[in-house]
Amino acid sequence: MSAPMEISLQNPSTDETSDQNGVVVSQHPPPSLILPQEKFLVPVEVCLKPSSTARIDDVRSAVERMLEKRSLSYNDGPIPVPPDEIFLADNVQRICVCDTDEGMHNDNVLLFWQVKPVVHVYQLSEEGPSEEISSDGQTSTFNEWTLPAKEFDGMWESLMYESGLKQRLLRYAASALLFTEKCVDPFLVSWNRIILLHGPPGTGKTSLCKALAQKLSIRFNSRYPLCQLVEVNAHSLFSKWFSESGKLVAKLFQKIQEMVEEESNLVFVLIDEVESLAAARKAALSGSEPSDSIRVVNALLTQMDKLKSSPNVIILTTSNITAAIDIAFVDRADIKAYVGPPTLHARYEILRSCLQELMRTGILSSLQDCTDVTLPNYARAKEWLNAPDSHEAVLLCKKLLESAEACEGMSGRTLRKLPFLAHANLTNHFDCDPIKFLCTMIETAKRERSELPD
Ligand SMILES: Nc1ncnc2c1ncn2[C@@H]1O[C@H](COP(=O)(O)OP(=O)(O)OP(=O)(O)O)[C@@H](O)[C@H]1O
Repeated sequence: MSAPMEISLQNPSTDETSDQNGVVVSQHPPPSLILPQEKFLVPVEVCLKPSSTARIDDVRSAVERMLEKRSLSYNDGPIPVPPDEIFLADNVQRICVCDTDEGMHNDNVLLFWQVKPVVHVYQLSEEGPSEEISSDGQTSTFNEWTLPAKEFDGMWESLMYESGLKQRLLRYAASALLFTEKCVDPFLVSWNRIILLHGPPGTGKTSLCKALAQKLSIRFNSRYPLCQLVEVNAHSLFSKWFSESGKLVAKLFQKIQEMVEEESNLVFVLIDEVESLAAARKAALSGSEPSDSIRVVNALLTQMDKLKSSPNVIILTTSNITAAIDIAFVDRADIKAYVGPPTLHARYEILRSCLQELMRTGILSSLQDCTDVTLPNYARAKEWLNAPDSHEAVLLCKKLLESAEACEGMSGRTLRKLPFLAHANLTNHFDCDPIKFLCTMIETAKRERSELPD
C-alpha cells in the first residue's frame, strides 16, 4: 500500500518544511521581530481515551511539554501524538488545534513562536441522553445530556458557515461567562445570556446550538467541571392534555433549577422551535386556543426570566421564522443570528468533507498513489482554477467547485444527503472514480433543485 499523501502543488525549498496545507514554513524564528506579549492564544483540545483514568492536570502538563518541543506551524486540525510519548499515547485519543484562522491576518500561517497554546483536556461522556416523557406516554418533553457528550463529538467542525458566525457565538458566550465570573453589576452593564438562531429549515440551527454547548463545556471545563444540556421541545410542552402542560413546565424548571443551584455546573437550556410559543400565545389571545395554553406560555416566560438571574445558565433558542418573533424573552436575546442556506464557500466545504469521508471509507477510490487525501480548501481550490488539468487533483477540485455551484439554494441538510443520493444513482457501484462520482452528483443536484418548492 502506498503511503498517505497530501495534495500539494508546491515543492518546498531545501531548508524549509511544508506544513499540512502545503504552506512553506521557515524553521528559524526571528525572535527579535516577535515580542512575547504578541503571542496569539491558540486553543488545543485534548480528548482522553474512554478508558483513561489519568489526572487532567498531568495530561495538560504533558501536552504542554510536548508542544514546546514542536517546531512547526499551527493549523486547525489534529496533531499526532509522538510514539515516544508513552504517557500521552496510553491516555490520549486525539489532540486537535482550533481557531487558528483568528490569528492569521495576512500571513496565512501561524508559526510556533507566534503562538501560546491553551490546552483543554476533556473526556467524552458516553451516558447518552436521559429522556423525560410526558404522562400521555408519547411525547418527550425534554432530553438531558452530560457534556461533552460522545453524540456531539465532531459536530462543531462539521458545520460550515460564512466565516465569523461560529467564532462570534463562541466569543459572545465567553464574554457572557466572563462578565458573570467577574460579578459585573447587571444594573450598570446588562447582558442576558440568551442566543436566538433563526432561519430556514435544515440550516443547522439546532446542531449549532448543541455543538456550541459542547465546545463551551470543553473550553470552560476548568471553571465548570460539570456541564449539562437540557433540550426542550417547545411543541411538546403544549400537551394534548391541557391541564398537564402547566405541570410539565413546572417539572422541567424544577429540574433545571436543581442543576443550576450547584454553582460549578454550567447549564445550557435549548428551546427548539421557539416560535410555537408565540403562535400559542397569539391563538390564545384571539380566542381560538384554550386559555390554559396562554398560562403555559406565561409560566414558561416567567421561569425563563427567573433563570436569567442565575449566572451559570446559557439559553439557546431556535426558530424557523425569520420575521420578528414577538415574545418577550426572545426580544431580550443578546445575539439574534440569522442562519441561512450555505454560501458557495460553505457548500464547497460541506461537499469536500463528504467526498473525503467517502474516500476514507473506500466507497470512492483515492487518487492515484494516495491512500489518504486531504483535498484543498476553498481558498486554495479557487487558486487552482487556472492551473492545468493534467494533475488529477486539480481536475477533482474544479469538479468539486462545479458541484458546489450546482447546489445553490440547497440547505445544509439536503447537501449532506446529496452524496448518498448520487451514489444510489450510479449505474455501476463498483466503478467509484471520484470524478465520475462528482459528475453524477451534479446531475443529482440539478434534479433535486428542480424539485425544490419555489
Ligand atoms: N451549514 C451547515 N454545514 C454543515 N452541515 C449542515 C449545515 N446546515 C445543516 N447541516 C446538516 O443538516 C443537518 C440538520 O440540521 P439541523 O436539524 O440542526 O437544522 P435546523 O436548522 O435546526 O433544522 P429545522 O429548522 O428543520 O429543525 C445537520 O445535522 C447537519 O448535518
